[in-house]
Amino acid sequence: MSVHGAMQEKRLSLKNEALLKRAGYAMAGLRTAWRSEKAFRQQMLSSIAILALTAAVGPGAVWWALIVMALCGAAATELMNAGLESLCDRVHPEFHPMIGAAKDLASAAVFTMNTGLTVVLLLMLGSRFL
Ligand SMILES: Nc1ncnc2c1ncn2[C@@H]1O[C@H](COP(=O)(O)OP(=O)(O)OP(=O)(O)O)[C@@H](O)[C@H]1O
Repeated sequence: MSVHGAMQEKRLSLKNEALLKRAGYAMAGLRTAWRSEKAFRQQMLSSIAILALTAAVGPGAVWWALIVMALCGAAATELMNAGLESLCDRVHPEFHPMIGAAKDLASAAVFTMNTGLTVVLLLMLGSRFL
């Protein structure tokens, strides 16, 4: 193998290693959220219920894609909200209006994503039954 080829192979293996490491951090984040965040556990349980409802309704692939994207978006926003809350509580545990505003903004992001999810769900049900 040429030097160039060997270098490329090494770069690829380092990249894969980094990918595995990042996946490991992500799994650790999911475990932390499941253990310490009631809202995340509720989100996961309601996601399972929504997936079961979608399977029962049996919509087309596009509806499935919309539902799965909305569920992932809602879960991801909940995770970001939990991360921001724990950062705020660690860095600035005392009361401060800007900490309050930061937490309120993160809560608003969760609310917005959940509203989008509800709309997609209602439209999917409406398209099937109305
Ligand atoms: N340090 C603070 N300074 C100012 N306002 C705060 C502070 N901590 C919390 N708040 C206010 O209280 C609200 C709720 O904050 P809290 O940290 O209890 O979040 P939560 O959504 O109830 O999450 P959890 O139940 O996971 O702790 C915030 O959105 C904010 O308005």
